[in-house]
Amino acid sequence: MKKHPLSARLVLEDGSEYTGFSFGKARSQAGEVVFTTGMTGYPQSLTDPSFRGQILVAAYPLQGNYGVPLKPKAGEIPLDSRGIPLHFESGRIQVSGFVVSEACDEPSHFASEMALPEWLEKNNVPGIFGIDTRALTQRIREQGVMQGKILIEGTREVTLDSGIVPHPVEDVSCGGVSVYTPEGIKPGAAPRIALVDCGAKANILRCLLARKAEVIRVPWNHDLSGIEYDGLFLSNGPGDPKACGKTIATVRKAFSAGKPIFGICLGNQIMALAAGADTYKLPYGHRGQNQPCIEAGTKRCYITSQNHGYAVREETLPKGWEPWFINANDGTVEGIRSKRGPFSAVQFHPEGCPGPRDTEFLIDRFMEEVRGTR
Ligand SMILES: NC(=O)CC[C@H](N)C(=O)O
Repeated sequence: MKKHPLSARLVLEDGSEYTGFSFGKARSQAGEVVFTTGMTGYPQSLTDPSFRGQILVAAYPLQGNYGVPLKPKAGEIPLDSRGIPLHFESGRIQVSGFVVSEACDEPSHFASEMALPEWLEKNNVPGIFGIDTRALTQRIREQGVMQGKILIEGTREVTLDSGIVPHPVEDVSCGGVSVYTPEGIKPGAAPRIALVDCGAKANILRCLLARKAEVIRVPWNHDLSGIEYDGLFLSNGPGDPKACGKTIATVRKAFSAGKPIFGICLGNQIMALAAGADTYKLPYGHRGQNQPCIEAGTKRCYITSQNHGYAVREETLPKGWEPWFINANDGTVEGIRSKRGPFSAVQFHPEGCPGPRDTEFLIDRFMEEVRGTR
């Protein structure tokens, strides 16, 4: 860490303050303060578009110890030949700020090209270290998530509400339609998956392409009537699902087309809203890589990767729908499925990144469904 870091404060909406030091960009910034319990995975978490507008607190004390893998062009997120980010979940750091106990600036890992503080600085993202993030996590668990601000000594003050992003999905969704064709498959031979991008993590694309699907990626508010597809995939994304009225209307229409639909996280909430159920904001959300979910009917428990602040209200699921997974910690709905059509979704992340990929088989299952109904 720099020899003489600037002092910094994290100020929360409830008036509480935590004092630490600046790392990354020395710039004051506000946002919704949320915590993750993940011990690793900061390159993927910080670039997850679902964190747009949020200041992320790492409950686990040490961050940055394995550096940042930015080959081949250090500083910028490398892309593969199709333009999909390598090692990261989008082309930029998405969080508004990063709150840690200790930020390692001498990483040790064969793939590390840059230290975490330098990466944040180059991307204009402020961090604060020296915070008791476990005490802070307990406070958020008691008070619920709050707006907060990182204030860095000697920089311009910001107000708490300056961190609110009016429509975060609009911010992170793709700008237009693009088609990704799997390697070694003749055009037209692969099943076509329309991916509604509300802020899709890159690993969703990688997972679909690895299963030899052709992916037509469309913006969150795109009208699907001009697109021929065999299966519809609803991505993750930031903010309140009720702000995605256009996507909800698209999905409602797609139910009557009868093609398989699968959703992840925001996609699960959007599917529920399209079915007529309700969603609500959880007091402090689920963020981390160790969330246990029990599958209805099997009693099998999976350890899942999660990052969400909203959930589907179980009792509002209409006739013909049922909860598919339940969170073993707090009993909230972690997935839904239709009894009448090939429509299902999960609140957790089967694509991991970061985290366990024990449930990646759900993407295989969806592709089997698509191939079976083609
Ligand atoms: N990862 C996600 O898709 C998050 C969904 C939604 N924005 C939530 O916080 O619940």
